[in-house]
This record gives sequence, C-alpha cells and structure tokens, in this order.
Amino acid sequence: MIVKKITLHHIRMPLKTPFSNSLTTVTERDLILVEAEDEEGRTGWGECVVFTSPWYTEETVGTAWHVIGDFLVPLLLDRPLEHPSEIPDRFAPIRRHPMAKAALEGAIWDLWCRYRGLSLARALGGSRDRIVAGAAVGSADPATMLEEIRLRVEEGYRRIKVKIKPGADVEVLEPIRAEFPALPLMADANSAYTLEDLDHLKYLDRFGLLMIEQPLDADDIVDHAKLQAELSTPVCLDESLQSFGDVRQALELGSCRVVNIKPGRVGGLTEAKRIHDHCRKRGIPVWCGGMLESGVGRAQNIALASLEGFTLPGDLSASDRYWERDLIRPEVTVENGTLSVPLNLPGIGFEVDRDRLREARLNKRTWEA
Ligand SMILES: O=C(O)CCC(=O)c1ccccc1C(=O)O
Ligand SMILES: [Mg+2]
Repeated sequence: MIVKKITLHHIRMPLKTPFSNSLTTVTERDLILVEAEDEEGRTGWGECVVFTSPWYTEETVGTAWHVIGDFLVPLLLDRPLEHPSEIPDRFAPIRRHPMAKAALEGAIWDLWCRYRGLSLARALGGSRDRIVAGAAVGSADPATMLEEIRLRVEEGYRRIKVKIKPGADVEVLEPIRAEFPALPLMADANSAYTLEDLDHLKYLDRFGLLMIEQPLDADDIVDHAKLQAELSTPVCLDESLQSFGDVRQALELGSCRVVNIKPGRVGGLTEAKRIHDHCRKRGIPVWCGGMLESGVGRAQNIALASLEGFTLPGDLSASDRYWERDLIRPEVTVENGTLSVPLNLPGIGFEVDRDRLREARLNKRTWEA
C-alpha cells in the first residue's frame, strides 16, 4: 500500500455538558482528524485526541499539528507499507509525541483494513461482537454527580467512573454508595493526591471501588507502587503509562493491578495491542480509556476493546452523551448496556459525515505525493 495524500482537519465541537476533573473543565472539544488516501482513492480516518492546553499530558493541538505535518507525514507519504504494524518502527526516529503518532497510525490502520476488506476489530485480533458500555461522569459538584449517575444507570450503563479530588471524594462517593451499593463503580483522580494522603486514600477502600485511577503524579510509578502495597483497592494507571516500556516497568514494580489502555496516549493501536498482549499473559485486566473522542476515535476504541483481554468495561459511551451530532454515520448507540462491534464492516465500520466535518472545521492542510 502507498499513501498518496494526507489531510489534517482541525475540528471544534461543543460538548453537550461540560466535563470536569481535578485539573480542568472541558466545555468544547478541539481535535485533529487525519484523512489518509491511497493510490486508488480509498480513504482511512484517524483521530488525534490532544487538547488545546497540556493539562492531561504535554501534547496539544499545536504540537500535534506541527509534529504530524513537519516530521511524521514525510515518513509515510509515498513510501510503500506492507502492514500498519510497521509504523512504530517508521516513526521511531521521532521521540515521544504518542498522540500525534497514534492519529496517523490510526488513519493507516483504517485505510489498510478497507484496502483488505477487513474490519479493524478483526485485523487487531478482536472477536467479540458486543462490548459492555461504561460512562465517565465529571460533574461540577457531588449533587449534580449523583443526578447524572441516576440518568446513566437508567440508560443502562453498567459501570460508572467518577472524577474525584481532595475535598470532593468521600463527599462524592458516600451518597453514590448509599443509593447504589452494588454498582460497579470506580474513581479517577487525574493525579490529585500525593503519598501524604495515604491514610485518606486507605479510607476510600471502604467504598468497594473497582479501582482508583491515577491517584498520584502523572509521571510517577514509584510512589504508586508504595501506595498499591497499602491499598486493598486496585490502582489503575492512566497518565503514567505512555508506552509499552512504561507498562512493563510499572507491572514489574507493582505500581498498579489494572491498566487503562488509550491508543492515543501510548502511540497507537500497534503499541496498544502489544500492551494488551503483555498484560493478558500476566493476568492483568485492561480496559479502554476515553478521551472525549469524536466518532472516529470512538469507533477505533470499540474495535480495540473487542480483544479478549479487555475484561473490564471501558469509558465507552454512546455518541449522544457527548455530541448534539457526531462526526460519523451511524452514530454509536448503547443497547442493554452494550455497544455493537462492527466485526464484518471494513475498517472502523463507520463513515465520516462530510457535512458535519465541514461545519465543525476550523482549519485544514493537505500533503500530496
Ligand atoms: O468519557 C470519556 O471519553 C473519558 C473520560 C475521562 O475520564 C477523560 C477524558 C479526557 C481526558 C482524560 C480522561 C481520563 O481518563 O483521565
Ligand atoms: Mg484517567
């Protein structure tokens, strides 16, 4: 396969409801869609899940636009490729920038699958045709949080994740547990605590959480190992794991008992699958994290989560939880608390809605061989 043309689309879409965590509140979502075209005019789509500012990890829309355009596109354009799994080696001369790399790699996976008439889910080794939906709730205060959880539970979501931080953890979890004692529930701190909070974090054990996600620093795995040794609640790492190597080391140290896999955070689907395989061999459960994606990124996550090692529900929700109108057709829906995996449709299994794309687009740039 030869990639002849690559187009970046900078998109901005308002979220239906603001999404708050310990660090920031997201009200509108900027992202970059990557469109890759081969010599026969087939197209594949990828999504770059960066934010406008570096609050989550260090990449931004600006850094990704620069790194994709100036460094990654020249490594792909007009250079024959047998399989998308060759891309990490191709990109190896460029340090880090996992979200920039993942966006391009995702577009090539979709394109290659369409070229081969194969679904992305099957190409990655997935076999499940339905996966359990999970909702992440980031409301501004504990009362609104509880109200939103009631709605999500009524809609059928079978796992709820809430955002916590000091001063809004027990306050959030206590009323939820009072009303939903058996709900599969977890909490994501986005690195709001330090080891000085150890006693307080131990107190949270009583809420029977599935796991606590990224309690400590975004680049720490040492303190997390100390914390995990003291907690009965499993620790799950998100921000701290930006590559296969990070995951390998974290598991060796005992920094977590669960791994959140986001293709964007770890540099793409090939690396995500490698992490999945590694964890599966070691009996470490993984789940697919969300980044408030548009339909393109969501479709990719659904394909990934159809792999067998994804034994825990992810941040995988319906399009209409985020958007008035998504960028794909059909939109992603939840039925009986599950999402359908398009195992027998080519590529990501969804089509980009070009009218919606034009409407939401701020900027566009094309490279041609
Ligand atoms: O529903 C979603 O897409 C994800 C929710 C979420 O928690 C999140 C969203 C954006 C950036 C980081 C995170 C996170 O997992 O920390
Ligand atoms: Mg997280």
